[in-house]
Amino acid sequence: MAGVVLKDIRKAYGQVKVIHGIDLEIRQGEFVVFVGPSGCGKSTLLRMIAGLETITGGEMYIDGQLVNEVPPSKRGIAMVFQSYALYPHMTVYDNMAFGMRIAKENKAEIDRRVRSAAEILQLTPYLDRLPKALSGGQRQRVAIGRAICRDPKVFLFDEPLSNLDAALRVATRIEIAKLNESMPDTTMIYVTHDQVEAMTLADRIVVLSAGRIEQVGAPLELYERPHNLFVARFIGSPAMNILPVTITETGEATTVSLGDGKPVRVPIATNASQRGKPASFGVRPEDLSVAAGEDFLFEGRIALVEALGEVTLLYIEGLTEHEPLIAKFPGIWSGRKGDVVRLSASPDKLHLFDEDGHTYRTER
Ligand SMILES: Nc1ncnc2c1ncn2[C@@H]1O[C@H](COP(=O)(O)OP(=O)(O)OP(=O)(O)O)[C@@H](O)[C@H]1O
Repeated sequence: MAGVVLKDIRKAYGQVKVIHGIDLEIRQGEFVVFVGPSGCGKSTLLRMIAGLETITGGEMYIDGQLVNEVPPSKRGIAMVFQSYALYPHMTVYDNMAFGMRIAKENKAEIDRRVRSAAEILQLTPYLDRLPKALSGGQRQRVAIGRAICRDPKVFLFDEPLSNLDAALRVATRIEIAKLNESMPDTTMIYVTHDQVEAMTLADRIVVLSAGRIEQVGAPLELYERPHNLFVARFIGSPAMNILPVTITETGEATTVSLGDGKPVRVPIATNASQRGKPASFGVRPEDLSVAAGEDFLFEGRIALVEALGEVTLLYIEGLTEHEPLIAKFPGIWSGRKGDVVRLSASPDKLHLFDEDGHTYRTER
C-alpha cells in the first residue's frame, strides 16, 4: 500500500524546533493538501517526506517501508516545485525523458511514457520545443510531465502554481485535478497558500500552525465544523467573524450575551459548568443576511462597501470595540456607506468556541 505514514515526526534546525511531533496517515491514492500560515512548516514536512531534509525524530513510512534513512531517489516519489527547474537547452521531450535516460530505461519505454504523459497534460504539440518557447503554465506542465514519467508512488507538489498568473493558475489547477483522476492509485501531497486550490483539490486538508496539526479533514468538514478558532479563522475568505461573548444559559442550546447585552440562542449544547464563562461566537460573512423583522443578531452602521460584482462585502461597525463585522452578500447589493443594517443568520450556521478556543459543537 503506497500510503505515507508519519509517526511523531519532528524537525529541529540546531536548537530551533520547527516540527513538534506530527502523526498522520495518508492513504494510497489520497490527495492531501497541507495549508497553514507562512513559516508553519508545510515545506519542511513535504521536504522530509521527499528525503530532502533529514528527520530529527519519529518514523516515516512510504508504502509500508521505513524511509527515515532512504535517499530521495529510492523513495518512489516525484516532486514538482514552484520553480519549474527545466533544462533550458533541452526540448520538452528530452526534459521529460531525462530522468529515465539516466536510469537507463529502454528507448521504447521512455518514448511510451513521455508520449502518454504529454497526452495527459496536452503537451503533445510542444514536444520539440525548448522551454523558452513555452508559457509559464506550459512549463509547469512539463515539470509535472517529467514527474509523471518517473511513475511515482507518491507525487509531491510544493506550491506548483504560485508563479503563474490568475488565469493560468485556474487552468493548471484543473489539469492537476484531472491528473489526479487519471492516476487514482498515486498518492498526492500538495503544499499551497491558496484556499481555492486546497478546497477544490484535496480529499483531506491538513491545517498546520507553528509545526503542529490543528485539524485534518475533508474541505467542507473543516469549513462547516472547525475544531478551534485557528481553523475557523484560517479556512474561508473573508475569515469568520468572531465576537467575544458571555455564556448566560446552558443546556441543549446555549444562550450567549453579545457585547451590547443582546441574548442570542445558539443550537449548540453546553453543560452547566460553562455558565458565566467567556466564549467566542462565530458567524461566517456569507452566512449573514439582512434581517426581515425584529429578529436580528446585529445592528450596525456600514463603514465600507466593497462591490466585487459577484459579491458585495460590507464592513459594519458599532457592534463591539473590536474589528468590524464583515458580511458577504451575493451579487450587487444596493446598501451604502453610513446606512444602518440589521443582520441575521440561520441558527445552524452559528459557531461557539470555549475560552481556550475549542469548539463546543460535537459531531452530529
Ligand atoms: N535551514 C533552516 N534553518 C533554520 N530554520 C529554518 C530552516 N529552514 C526553515 N526554517 C524555519 O522552519 C520553519 C518552517 O519553515 P517552512 O519553510 O517549512 O514553512 P512554510 O510553512 O513552508 O512557510 P511558507 O509558507 O512561507 O513557505 C520556519 O520558521 C523557518 O524559518
